[in-house]
Amino acid sequence: MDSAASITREDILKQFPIKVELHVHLEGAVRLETILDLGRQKKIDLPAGTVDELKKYVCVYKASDLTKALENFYIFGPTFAGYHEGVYRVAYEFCEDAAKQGVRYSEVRYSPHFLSNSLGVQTYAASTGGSYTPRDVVTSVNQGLADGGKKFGVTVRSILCCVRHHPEWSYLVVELCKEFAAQGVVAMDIAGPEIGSIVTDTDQSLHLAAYKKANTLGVKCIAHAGEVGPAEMVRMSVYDYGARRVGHGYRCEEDEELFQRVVKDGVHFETCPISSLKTGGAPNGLDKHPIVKMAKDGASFSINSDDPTLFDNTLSDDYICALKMGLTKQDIVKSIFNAVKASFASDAEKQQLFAELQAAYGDQ
Ligand SMILES: O=c1[nH]cnc2c1ncn2[C@@H]1O[C@H](CO)[C@@H](O)[C@H]1O
Repeated sequence: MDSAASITREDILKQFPIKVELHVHLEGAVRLETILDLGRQKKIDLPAGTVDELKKYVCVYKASDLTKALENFYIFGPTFAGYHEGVYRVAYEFCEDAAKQGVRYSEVRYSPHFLSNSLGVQTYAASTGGSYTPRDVVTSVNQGLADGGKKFGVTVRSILCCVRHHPEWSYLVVELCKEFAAQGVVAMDIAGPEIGSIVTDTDQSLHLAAYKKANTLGVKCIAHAGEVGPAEMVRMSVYDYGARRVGHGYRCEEDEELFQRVVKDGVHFETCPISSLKTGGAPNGLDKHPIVKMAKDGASFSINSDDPTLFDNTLSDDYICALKMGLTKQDIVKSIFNAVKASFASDAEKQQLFAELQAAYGDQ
Protein backbone atom coordinates (compact mmCIF):
# COMPACT_ATOMS: atom_id res chain seq x y z
CA MET A 1 0.00 0.00 0.00
CA ASP A 2 1.30 3.49 -0.87
CA SER A 3 2.16 5.74 2.02
CA ALA A 4 -0.79 7.86 3.08
CA ALA A 5 1.12 11.05 2.26
CA SER A 6 1.26 10.30 -1.47
CA ILE A 7 -1.97 8.43 -2.02
CA THR A 8 -4.21 9.83 -4.77
CA ARG A 9 -7.92 9.84 -5.49
CA GLU A 10 -7.31 7.27 -8.24
CA ASP A 11 -5.52 4.97 -5.75
CA ILE A 12 -8.53 5.19 -3.45
CA LEU A 13 -10.92 4.28 -6.25
CA LYS A 14 -8.80 1.19 -6.98
CA GLN A 15 -8.26 0.15 -3.37
CA PHE A 16 -11.82 0.88 -2.24
CA PRO A 17 -13.88 0.29 -5.38
CA ILE A 18 -17.15 -0.19 -3.51
CA LYS A 19 -18.36 2.29 -0.94
CA VAL A 20 -21.42 3.08 1.13
CA GLU A 21 -22.12 6.63 2.25
CA LEU A 22 -24.50 7.52 5.06
CA HIS A 23 -23.83 11.19 5.82
CA VAL A 24 -23.97 13.69 2.98
CA HIS A 25 -26.17 16.78 2.63
CA LEU A 26 -27.94 17.19 -0.69
CA GLU A 27 -27.79 20.99 -0.46
CA GLY A 28 -24.06 20.64 0.17
CA ALA A 29 -23.40 18.24 -2.70
CA VAL A 30 -24.20 20.46 -5.67
CA ARG A 31 -21.76 20.83 -8.56
CA LEU A 32 -20.27 24.30 -8.86
CA GLU A 33 -20.90 24.09 -12.63
CA THR A 34 -24.58 23.49 -11.90
CA ILE A 35 -24.68 26.47 -9.53
CA LEU A 36 -23.24 28.67 -12.29
CA ASP A 37 -25.52 27.24 -14.95
CA LEU A 38 -28.71 27.58 -12.90
CA GLY A 39 -27.57 30.97 -11.65
CA ARG A 40 -27.40 32.21 -15.24
CA GLN A 41 -30.76 30.65 -16.14
CA LYS A 42 -32.57 32.08 -13.10
CA LYS A 43 -30.66 35.38 -13.14
CA ILE A 44 -29.44 34.85 -9.58
CA ASP A 45 -26.63 37.14 -8.49
CA LEU A 46 -23.53 35.09 -7.72
CA PRO A 47 -20.25 36.58 -6.51
CA ALA A 48 -18.27 34.97 -9.38
CA GLY A 49 -18.71 33.64 -12.90
CA THR A 50 -16.20 30.77 -13.06
CA VAL A 51 -15.78 27.62 -10.99
CA ASP A 52 -12.37 28.64 -9.67
CA GLU A 53 -13.55 32.09 -8.69
CA LEU A 54 -16.77 30.79 -7.15
CA LYS A 55 -14.80 28.40 -4.95
CA LYS A 56 -13.29 31.41 -3.17
CA TYR A 57 -16.74 32.43 -1.96
CA VAL A 58 -18.46 29.10 -1.49
CA CYS A 59 -15.79 26.70 -0.19
CA VAL A 60 -14.35 26.65 3.30
CA TYR A 61 -10.64 25.83 3.17
CA LYS A 62 -9.30 27.07 6.48
CA ALA A 63 -10.53 25.90 9.86
CA SER A 64 -13.64 27.96 10.54
CA ASP A 65 -16.61 27.39 12.76
CA LEU A 66 -19.71 25.42 11.89
CA THR A 67 -22.22 28.24 12.14
CA LYS A 68 -20.10 30.45 9.88
CA ALA A 69 -19.55 27.64 7.36
CA LEU A 70 -23.31 27.01 7.17
CA GLU A 71 -23.94 30.62 6.13
CA ASN A 72 -22.38 29.90 2.73
CA PHE A 73 -25.48 27.90 1.79
CA TYR A 74 -27.30 31.21 1.42
CA ILE A 75 -24.84 32.28 -1.31
CA PHE A 76 -25.39 29.38 -3.70
CA GLY A 77 -28.71 27.92 -2.46
CA PRO A 78 -30.92 30.39 -4.40
CA THR A 79 -29.74 28.93 -7.71
CA PHE A 80 -31.47 25.58 -7.12
CA ALA A 81 -33.81 26.00 -4.13
CA GLY A 82 -37.45 26.94 -4.44
CA TYR A 83 -38.40 25.22 -7.71
CA HIS A 84 -38.81 21.70 -9.04
CA GLU A 85 -36.28 21.77 -11.90
CA GLY A 86 -33.46 22.99 -9.64
CA VAL A 87 -34.09 20.50 -6.85
CA TYR A 88 -34.69 17.62 -9.29
CA ARG A 89 -31.44 18.34 -11.14
CA VAL A 90 -29.39 18.46 -7.95
CA ALA A 91 -30.84 15.11 -6.81
CA TYR A 92 -30.30 13.52 -10.22
CA GLU A 93 -26.70 14.71 -10.52
CA PHE A 94 -26.02 13.60 -6.96
CA CYS A 95 -26.56 10.01 -8.13
CA GLU A 96 -24.06 10.36 -10.96
CA ASP A 97 -21.42 11.86 -8.66
CA ALA A 98 -21.97 9.14 -6.05
CA ALA A 99 -21.61 6.40 -8.67
CA LYS A 100 -18.32 7.98 -9.83
CA GLN A 101 -16.97 7.58 -6.29
CA GLY A 102 -17.78 3.87 -6.32
CA VAL A 103 -20.76 4.39 -4.03
CA ARG A 104 -23.30 1.57 -4.36
CA TYR A 105 -25.66 2.67 -1.64
CA SER A 106 -26.12 6.15 -0.19
CA GLU A 107 -28.44 7.92 2.19
CA VAL A 108 -28.56 11.60 1.33
CA ARG A 109 -30.12 14.13 3.71
CA TYR A 110 -31.67 17.55 3.30
CA SER A 111 -34.11 19.99 4.80
CA PRO A 112 -37.40 20.04 2.84
CA HIS A 113 -38.04 23.43 4.43
CA PHE A 114 -34.76 25.07 3.40
CA LEU A 115 -35.41 24.04 -0.22
CA SER A 116 -38.97 25.33 -0.31
CA ASN A 117 -40.12 28.92 -0.94
CA SER A 118 -43.63 28.92 0.49
CA LEU A 119 -43.00 29.61 4.16
CA GLY A 120 -42.82 33.37 4.31
CA VAL A 121 -39.44 33.15 6.03
CA GLN A 122 -35.96 33.07 4.57
CA THR A 123 -34.88 29.68 3.27
CA TYR A 124 -32.24 28.99 0.60
CA ALA A 125 -34.72 30.01 -2.10
CA ALA A 126 -34.59 33.40 -3.78
CA SER A 127 -38.13 34.26 -2.73
CA THR A 128 -40.14 33.64 0.42
CA GLY A 129 -43.67 33.88 -0.91
CA GLY A 130 -43.87 31.19 -3.58
CA SER A 131 -45.96 28.07 -3.82
CA TYR A 132 -43.23 25.38 -3.75
CA THR A 133 -43.83 23.67 -0.42
CA PRO A 134 -41.66 21.32 1.66
CA ARG A 135 -43.90 18.47 0.48
CA ASP A 136 -43.25 19.47 -3.16
CA VAL A 137 -39.52 19.46 -2.40
CA VAL A 138 -39.67 15.86 -1.17
CA THR A 139 -41.54 14.84 -4.32
CA SER A 140 -38.89 16.50 -6.54
CA VAL A 141 -36.00 14.90 -4.66
CA ASN A 142 -37.65 11.48 -4.76
CA GLN A 143 -38.07 11.75 -8.53
CA GLY A 144 -34.49 12.94 -9.06
CA LEU A 145 -33.04 10.16 -6.92
CA ALA A 146 -35.21 7.47 -8.50
CA ASP A 147 -34.32 8.56 -12.06
CA GLY A 148 -30.64 9.20 -11.28
CA GLY A 149 -30.30 5.99 -9.30
CA LYS A 150 -31.66 3.95 -12.18
CA LYS A 151 -29.54 5.72 -14.76
CA PHE A 152 -26.23 5.51 -12.85
CA GLY A 153 -26.65 2.19 -11.04
CA VAL A 154 -26.71 3.39 -7.44
CA THR A 155 -29.34 3.09 -4.73
CA VAL A 156 -29.93 6.45 -3.04
CA ARG A 157 -32.35 6.79 -0.14
CA SER A 158 -33.10 10.01 1.69
CA ILE A 159 -33.23 11.39 5.21
CA LEU A 160 -35.26 14.48 6.09
CA CYS A 161 -33.67 17.01 8.41
CA CYS A 162 -35.17 19.09 11.16
CA VAL A 163 -33.26 22.32 11.62
CA ARG A 164 -32.00 23.32 15.08
CA HIS A 165 -33.04 26.96 14.94
CA HIS A 166 -36.43 26.22 13.35
CA PRO A 167 -38.14 23.94 15.90
CA GLU A 168 -41.52 24.94 14.44
CA TRP A 169 -40.63 22.93 11.31
CA SER A 170 -39.91 19.65 13.06
CA TYR A 171 -43.40 18.23 13.28
CA LEU A 172 -43.94 18.42 9.52
CA VAL A 173 -40.61 16.64 9.01
CA VAL A 174 -41.97 13.67 10.96
CA GLU A 175 -45.16 13.66 8.89
CA LEU A 176 -43.22 13.82 5.62
CA CYS A 177 -40.99 10.95 6.72
CA LYS A 178 -44.07 8.85 7.38
CA GLU A 179 -45.88 9.92 4.21
CA PHE A 180 -42.95 9.22 1.88
CA ALA A 181 -41.56 6.07 3.50
CA ALA A 182 -42.52 4.02 0.47
CA GLN A 183 -40.70 6.46 -1.84
CA GLY A 184 -37.28 6.05 -0.27
CA VAL A 185 -37.40 8.37 2.73
CA VAL A 186 -35.78 6.26 5.43
CA ALA A 187 -35.19 8.43 8.51
CA MET A 188 -35.34 11.75 10.28
CA ASP A 189 -32.32 13.83 11.36
CA ILE A 190 -31.66 17.18 13.00
CA ALA A 191 -28.98 19.48 11.58
CA GLY A 192 -27.93 23.12 11.62
CA PRO A 193 -25.89 25.17 14.08
CA GLU A 194 -25.37 22.96 17.12
CA ILE A 195 -24.28 25.66 19.52
CA GLY A 196 -26.30 28.71 20.47
CA SER A 197 -29.30 27.88 18.31
CA ILE A 198 -31.60 26.48 20.96
CA VAL A 199 -32.31 29.30 23.29
CA THR A 200 -35.59 28.51 24.96
CA ASP A 201 -37.09 25.46 26.63
CA THR A 202 -39.97 25.72 24.20
CA ASP A 203 -37.61 25.28 21.22
CA GLN A 204 -36.12 22.26 22.88
CA SER A 205 -39.49 20.74 23.72
CA LEU A 206 -40.73 21.09 20.11
CA HIS A 207 -37.80 19.07 18.79
CA LEU A 208 -38.17 16.51 21.56
CA ALA A 209 -41.90 16.15 20.92
CA ALA A 210 -41.24 15.63 17.20
CA TYR A 211 -38.68 12.91 17.92
CA LYS A 212 -41.05 11.24 20.39
CA LYS A 213 -43.77 11.26 17.73
CA ALA A 214 -41.34 9.85 15.16
CA ASN A 215 -40.40 7.01 17.49
CA THR A 216 -44.09 6.27 18.11
CA LEU A 217 -44.80 6.18 14.39
CA GLY A 218 -41.84 3.92 13.67
CA VAL A 219 -39.88 6.63 11.80
CA LYS A 220 -36.18 5.87 12.29
CA CYS A 221 -34.29 8.60 14.09
CA ILE A 222 -30.76 9.90 13.84
CA ALA A 223 -29.22 13.22 14.92
CA HIS A 224 -26.25 15.49 14.40
CA ALA A 225 -24.60 15.70 17.82
CA GLY A 226 -21.22 16.28 19.37
CA GLU A 227 -19.89 17.74 16.12
CA VAL A 228 -19.01 21.01 17.81
CA GLY A 229 -21.46 20.76 20.70
CA PRO A 230 -20.66 18.98 23.97
CA ALA A 231 -20.92 15.26 24.81
CA GLU A 232 -24.26 15.99 26.48
CA MET A 233 -25.74 16.57 23.01
CA VAL A 234 -24.86 12.98 22.15
CA ARG A 235 -26.39 11.69 25.37
CA MET A 236 -29.57 13.64 24.73
CA SER A 237 -29.79 12.56 21.08
CA VAL A 238 -29.32 8.88 21.79
CA TYR A 239 -31.16 8.44 25.05
CA ASP A 240 -33.87 11.17 24.86
CA TYR A 241 -34.39 11.51 21.10
CA GLY A 242 -33.91 7.81 20.32
CA ALA A 243 -31.21 8.40 17.70
CA ARG A 244 -29.55 5.17 16.63
CA ARG A 245 -26.88 6.93 14.60
CA VAL A 246 -25.05 10.11 15.47
CA GLY A 247 -23.82 12.57 12.85
CA HIS A 248 -20.15 13.30 13.67
CA GLY A 249 -20.21 12.66 17.45
CA TYR A 250 -16.55 13.58 17.96
CA ARG A 251 -16.98 15.40 21.26
CA CYS A 252 -18.70 12.38 22.80
CA GLU A 253 -15.16 11.24 23.62
CA GLU A 254 -14.84 14.05 26.15
CA ASP A 255 -17.09 11.94 28.38
CA GLU A 256 -15.37 8.56 28.46
CA GLU A 257 -18.15 6.83 30.36
CA LEU A 258 -20.79 8.05 27.93
CA PHE A 259 -18.61 7.18 24.93
CA GLN A 260 -18.15 3.59 26.14
CA ARG A 261 -21.87 3.27 26.86
CA VAL A 262 -22.81 4.52 23.43
CA VAL A 263 -20.30 2.18 21.78
CA LYS A 264 -21.62 -0.76 23.81
CA ASP A 265 -25.17 0.13 22.82
CA GLY A 266 -24.17 -0.17 19.17
CA VAL A 267 -24.73 3.46 18.21
CA HIS A 268 -23.10 4.24 14.87
CA PHE A 269 -20.96 7.36 14.32
CA GLU A 270 -21.24 8.94 10.88
CA THR A 271 -17.85 10.63 10.68
CA CYS A 272 -16.78 13.23 8.12
CA PRO A 273 -12.98 13.65 8.27
CA ILE A 274 -12.46 16.69 6.04
CA SER A 275 -15.49 18.54 7.32
CA SER A 276 -14.34 17.96 10.90
CA LEU A 277 -11.13 19.86 10.21
CA LYS A 278 -13.03 22.85 8.80
CA THR A 279 -15.88 23.23 11.28
CA GLY A 280 -14.00 23.08 14.56
CA GLY A 281 -15.21 19.50 15.10
CA ALA A 282 -11.65 18.14 15.41
CA PRO A 283 -9.43 20.98 16.64
CA ASN A 284 -6.45 18.79 17.62
CA GLY A 285 -5.31 17.76 14.16
CA LEU A 286 -4.96 14.41 12.48
CA ASP A 287 -2.96 12.35 15.00
CA LYS A 288 -5.36 13.08 17.82
CA HIS A 289 -8.45 12.91 15.68
CA PRO A 290 -11.48 11.42 17.50
CA ILE A 291 -11.92 8.88 14.67
CA VAL A 292 -8.60 7.28 15.69
CA LYS A 293 -10.06 6.46 19.11
CA MET A 294 -13.30 5.24 17.54
CA ALA A 295 -11.29 2.75 15.49
CA LYS A 296 -9.13 1.72 18.46
CA ASP A 297 -12.09 1.21 20.78
CA GLY A 298 -14.11 -0.79 18.28
CA ALA A 299 -16.86 1.80 17.74
CA SER A 300 -19.07 1.39 14.70
CA PHE A 301 -18.32 4.32 12.38
CA SER A 302 -18.47 5.21 8.70
CA ILE A 303 -16.49 7.66 6.58
CA ASN A 304 -18.49 10.30 4.75
CA SER A 305 -18.11 13.50 2.75
CA ASP A 306 -20.74 15.71 4.48
CA ASP A 307 -20.80 18.74 2.12
CA PRO A 308 -18.59 18.38 -0.97
CA THR A 309 -19.68 21.77 -2.33
CA LEU A 310 -18.68 23.51 0.87
CA PHE A 311 -15.43 21.67 1.55
CA ASP A 312 -14.33 21.10 -2.06
CA ASN A 313 -13.87 17.40 -1.32
CA THR A 314 -14.88 14.06 -2.78
CA LEU A 315 -15.54 10.95 -0.72
CA SER A 316 -12.14 9.65 -1.86
CA ASP A 317 -10.50 12.69 -0.22
CA ASP A 318 -12.12 11.71 3.06
CA TYR A 319 -10.70 8.20 2.74
CA ILE A 320 -7.26 9.73 2.13
CA CYS A 321 -7.73 11.92 5.19
CA ALA A 322 -8.63 8.86 7.30
CA LEU A 323 -5.47 7.08 6.11
CA LYS A 324 -3.44 10.16 7.02
CA MET A 325 -4.82 9.90 10.57
CA GLY A 326 -3.20 6.47 10.73
CA LEU A 327 -6.26 4.31 10.06
CA THR A 328 -5.35 1.11 8.22
CA LYS A 329 -6.90 -0.20 5.04
CA GLN A 330 -8.47 -2.87 7.25
CA ASP A 331 -10.04 -0.23 9.52
CA ILE A 332 -11.57 1.44 6.49
CA VAL A 333 -12.92 -1.77 4.97
CA LYS A 334 -14.47 -2.57 8.33
CA SER A 335 -16.07 0.89 8.37
CA ILE A 336 -17.73 0.15 5.01
CA PHE A 337 -19.19 -3.11 6.35
CA ASN A 338 -20.35 -1.22 9.45
CA ALA A 339 -21.97 1.41 7.25
CA VAL A 340 -24.08 -1.31 5.63
CA LYS A 341 -25.04 -2.71 9.03
CA ALA A 342 -26.04 0.77 10.27
CA SER A 343 -27.84 1.72 7.07
CA PHE A 344 -31.60 1.78 6.63
CA ALA A 345 -31.49 -0.54 3.63
CA SER A 346 -33.83 -3.53 3.72
CA ASP A 347 -32.47 -6.88 4.91
CA ALA A 348 -32.40 -8.19 1.34
CA GLU A 349 -30.48 -5.09 0.17
CA LYS A 350 -28.03 -5.48 3.00
CA GLN A 351 -27.37 -9.11 2.04
CA GLN A 352 -26.75 -8.01 -1.53
CA LEU A 353 -24.39 -5.24 -0.40
CA PHE A 354 -22.49 -7.60 1.91
CA ALA A 355 -22.07 -10.03 -0.99
CA GLU A 356 -20.62 -7.24 -3.15
CA LEU A 357 -18.31 -6.09 -0.36
CA GLN A 358 -17.14 -9.65 0.27
CA ALA A 359 -16.35 -10.09 -3.41
CA ALA A 360 -14.32 -6.85 -3.38
CA TYR A 361 -12.63 -7.04 0.05
CA GLY A 362 -12.96 -10.66 1.27
CA ASP A 363 -14.80 -11.90 4.36
CA GLN A 364 -14.78 -9.66 7.41
O1 LIG B 1 -21.84 19.60 9.07
C1 LIG B 1 -23.00 20.01 9.27
N1 LIG B 1 -23.48 20.12 10.54
C2 LIG B 1 -24.73 20.58 10.83
N2 LIG B 1 -25.58 20.97 9.87
C3 LIG B 1 -25.16 20.90 8.59
C4 LIG B 1 -23.88 20.44 8.23
N3 LIG B 1 -23.77 20.51 6.89
C5 LIG B 1 -24.94 20.98 6.43
N4 LIG B 1 -25.77 21.24 7.44
C6 LIG B 1 -27.13 21.79 7.42
O2 LIG B 1 -28.03 20.73 7.26
C7 LIG B 1 -29.09 21.15 6.43
C8 LIG B 1 -29.87 19.96 5.92
O3 LIG B 1 -29.15 19.20 5.03
C9 LIG B 1 -28.37 21.99 5.41
O4 LIG B 1 -29.24 22.82 4.72
C10 LIG B 1 -27.38 22.77 6.28
O5 LIG B 1 -28.00 23.92 6.82
